[in-house]
Amino acid sequence: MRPKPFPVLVTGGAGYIGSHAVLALLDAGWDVVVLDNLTTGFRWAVPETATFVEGDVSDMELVGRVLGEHGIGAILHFAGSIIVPESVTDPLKYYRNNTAASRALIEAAIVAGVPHFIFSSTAATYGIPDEVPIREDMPNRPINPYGQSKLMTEHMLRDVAAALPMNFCALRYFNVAGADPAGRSGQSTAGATHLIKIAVEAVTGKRPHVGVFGTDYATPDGTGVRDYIHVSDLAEAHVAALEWLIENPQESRIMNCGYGRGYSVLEVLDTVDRVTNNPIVRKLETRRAGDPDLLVADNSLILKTLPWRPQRDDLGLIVQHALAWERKLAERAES
Ligand SMILES: NC(=O)c1ccc[n+]([C@@H]2O[C@H](COP(=O)([O-])OP(=O)(O)OC[C@H]3O[C@@H](n4cnc5c(N)ncnc54)[C@H](O)[C@@H]3O)[C@@H](O)[C@H]2O)c1
Ligand SMILES: O=c1ccn([C@@H]2O[C@H](COP(=O)(O)OP(=O)(O)O[C@H]3O[C@H](CO)[C@H](O)[C@H](O)[C@H]3O)[C@@H](O)[C@H]2O)c(=O)[nH]1
Repeated sequence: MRPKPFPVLVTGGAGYIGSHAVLALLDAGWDVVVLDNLTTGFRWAVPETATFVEGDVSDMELVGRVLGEHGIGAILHFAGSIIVPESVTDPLKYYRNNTAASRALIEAAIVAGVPHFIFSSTAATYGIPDEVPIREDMPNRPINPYGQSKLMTEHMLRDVAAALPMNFCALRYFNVAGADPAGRSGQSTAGATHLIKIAVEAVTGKRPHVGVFGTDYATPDGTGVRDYIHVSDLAEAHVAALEWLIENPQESRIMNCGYGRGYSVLEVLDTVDRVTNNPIVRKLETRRAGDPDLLVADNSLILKTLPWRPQRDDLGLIVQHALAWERKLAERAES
């Protein structure tokens, strides 16, 4: 393993995706400092080999101190609020914790002279696309404050990178699912809203059934279609993006992260049933507000830009790993 030029700061590293990124970075030999305020994350999700700082990304004094004391050379910014319906009812929370907090973090990074920044963006920046698969140059028309709050951060990064010595990658995640194949981390969030997490909770008996939100979408079986990406593949994409930013200091990129293939809600539930050989109870329900019919990534830009190649492009494997983690959580809750 080549020696790394500097330690990196991972904000939100005690959360679902951030904790997998921390594992991928440590596995690749990076020194990692995690900054997390533990609102939805867990202290135990941060490995002992990473440094943990409890605090808020909007606390510029704290962030400045952490960046300076550790000689941080890149920030991977996962911290944020992520619940779309909540962003509709409490938009200011999203503009505060996603947009304003990111602004503070970016300013602290500029003041400290941190040259590289990776941002967790989302397919929600596209809104309802005119066509799929979705390319990065297609229009951004977010239909909720969550997507808007993330798009505004992308715009700040674009403008900062044009004017100041920082380059960035904004990675637009499609639907993230699964868990670390070695069982070191997984999605632990209470009150999860994501389909695969809910389905595996139904398998372990935490929920009596899974609601199918709408059967009249313009998709082959009438249920919503999404592009599910394994969280460990996504984590590895961040490591590759970090190396690319260092090698290409004059360049920045906004890139989709998905496999380029969609599965309907019913196909996901069929896969869960196949993995367990024991059908979960499905309840056909009405549409959830604000859900697009079809979201599938065109991933050609990330495949062209980075040496990254997905290793776990298999819905059955994603479900298996999510389920293994869910069983671990269930055992932990019992003991
Ligand atoms: N989960 C998905 O499917 C998905 C899809 C697209 C984009 N994203 C983005 O990925 C990132 C991580 O999402 P996740 O699913 O891991 O969510 P998560 O809630 O598990 O993780 C977020 C982490 O950030 C921390 N945090 C929140 N606000 C903070 C603040 N102001 N200061 C410090 N720490 C703070 C939380 O405690 C938590 O550990 C988010 O930015 C989210 O918008 C997630
Ligand atoms: O209990 C459920 C939960 C979800 N769904 C359906 O399953 C699909 C996937 O829904 P998720 O809630 O798992 O994910 P979303 O596509 O709504 O959103 C996710 O991906 C987005 C980007 O595509 C954003 O980044 C967002 O943060 C993240 O939650 C949708 O058709 C939804 O209607 C159900 O039928 N039942």
